[in-house]
Amino acid sequence: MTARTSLASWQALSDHAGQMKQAHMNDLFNQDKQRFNKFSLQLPALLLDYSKNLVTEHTMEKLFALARDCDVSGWREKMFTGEAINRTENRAVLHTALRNRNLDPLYVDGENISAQVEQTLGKIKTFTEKVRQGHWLGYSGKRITDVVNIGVGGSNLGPQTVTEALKQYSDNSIKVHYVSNVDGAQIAEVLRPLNPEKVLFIVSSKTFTTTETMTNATTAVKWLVSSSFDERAIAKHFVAVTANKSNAREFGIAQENIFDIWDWVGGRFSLWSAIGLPVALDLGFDKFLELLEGAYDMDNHFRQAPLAENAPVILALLSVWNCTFLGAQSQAILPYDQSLHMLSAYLQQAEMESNGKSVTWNGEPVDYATVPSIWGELGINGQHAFYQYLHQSNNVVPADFIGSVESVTPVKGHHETLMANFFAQTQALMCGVDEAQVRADLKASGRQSDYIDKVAPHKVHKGNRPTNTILMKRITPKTLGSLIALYEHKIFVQGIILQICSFDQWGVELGKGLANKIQQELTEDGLKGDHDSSTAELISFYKNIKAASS
Ligand SMILES: O=P(O)(O)OC[C@H]1O[C@](O)(CO)[C@@H](O)[C@@H]1O
Repeated sequence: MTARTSLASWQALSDHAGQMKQAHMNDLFNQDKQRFNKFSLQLPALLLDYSKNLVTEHTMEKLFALARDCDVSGWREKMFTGEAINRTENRAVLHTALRNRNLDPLYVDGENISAQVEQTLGKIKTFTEKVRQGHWLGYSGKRITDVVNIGVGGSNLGPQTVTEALKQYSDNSIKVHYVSNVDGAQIAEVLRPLNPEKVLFIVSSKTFTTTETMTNATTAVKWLVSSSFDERAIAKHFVAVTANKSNAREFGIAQENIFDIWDWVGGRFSLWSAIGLPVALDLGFDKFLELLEGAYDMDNHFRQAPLAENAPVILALLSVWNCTFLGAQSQAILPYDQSLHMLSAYLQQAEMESNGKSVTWNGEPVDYATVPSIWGELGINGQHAFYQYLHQSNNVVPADFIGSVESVTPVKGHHETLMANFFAQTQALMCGVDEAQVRADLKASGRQSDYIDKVAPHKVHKGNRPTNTILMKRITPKTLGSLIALYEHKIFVQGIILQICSFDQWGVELGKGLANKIQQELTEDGLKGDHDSSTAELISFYKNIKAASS
């Protein structure tokens, strides 16, 4: 038994889960008219309604007891104050310092990192203004019209998600494009319509060693030089965001065009650093700052609110309840706002790369289910694709519904249709409809009894499917910053409860190492690695076809 499962609060929750599996939320709502008031929170940026979960006040008390037993508040303080809570890499975890707008000094290894952050923000501001005002000129003296961000994972998903979400706030003075895939089709398509004289590339890579990013960056250099016929153009068209300055310099990027990030910023939490440069270029520095301010507001809420009124803590505990104790295996993210169409992809990395692990931070195997798989899609599109499964399959998928009261792009009549569906779906998932009601409805609509007997079982919805509702007034840089930070802190608390080191990602290394070796085999004749028969045959099939067609 691991330390967590031997806690009295854990065992109490296990017993309680057995009882709650027999309960139905319809009954809980009927028994308590105050349920919404008891199980919702209103913050400046958003409303969180978690009443449509299979919980009672007892459940929440037991979950808060677990949070106390796991010392969530103590760990939270360790994170904010820069202790090396990334244990396997012996690093502090300080993405919160990137948006700490009170600018208090914070020391890591004797360095005041608040000062470093401010300095880099100042550099982002100056650079952004220079480019946006047309003072940064390309090799032929023309102003920059397009920015191409080259990066993958955390060096892509954060800024691209925000760029997409805040499109309506852009003055379009600069067009921002993203290249993440090493499939050449993507960079070829992005570059095709662009004029090399007017393009600025950002090579975003904390390590500056990621093969996919380096391959794309090298292709971008060749594309530029095939037009400039002079490698000195690189200095005018490439900037880097990295913690590995020497690699960036070696690549040809001028020292003054390198933006710092630090090892205390995890890739998937790096949006708030210079990794957010494309956002600042697109929207202007002030709006980038508003994004940071929104995240800072959520940081303050997370740090100061008691556990029982703390939105990230509550979301994390509900996830642990739904998955670890009630057995759900996946979790859907369902935004009802077109601007959030990349949110589920972003949260997939944030949560699954952080907590998709099966040993505790002491290296012992965990003997309980950890985090769910995260997936999702814009709500309306999902309704016409996979909601059938959400409503009637045997697998319960807890879902987060995320929407806004006002559309940033209002088109008469649309938003009400959108939000009517939003509210209807969480109601339907919770209430369901039983067979007696189905039969009564069919009878009332004039159906014959043989038809009713045949169809009724297919129309039953058991309901009792948990959802959280997150409702913003509208998407702004500030509310978006708060929303993303809400999930970051939720992920942190989940990791603490589940005893997982949320800030490393060893699980991506094995495949990376093998790919490097296989790449050599694919390009060198006669080179054969030591593989299982399936992999060996697949490689040889690939090479044979390639050889025959060349
Ligand atoms: O910024 P880098 O070093 O290129 O890494 C990109 C991504 O690769 C990973 O290391 C693994 O996929 C992510 O954690 C990271 O966000």
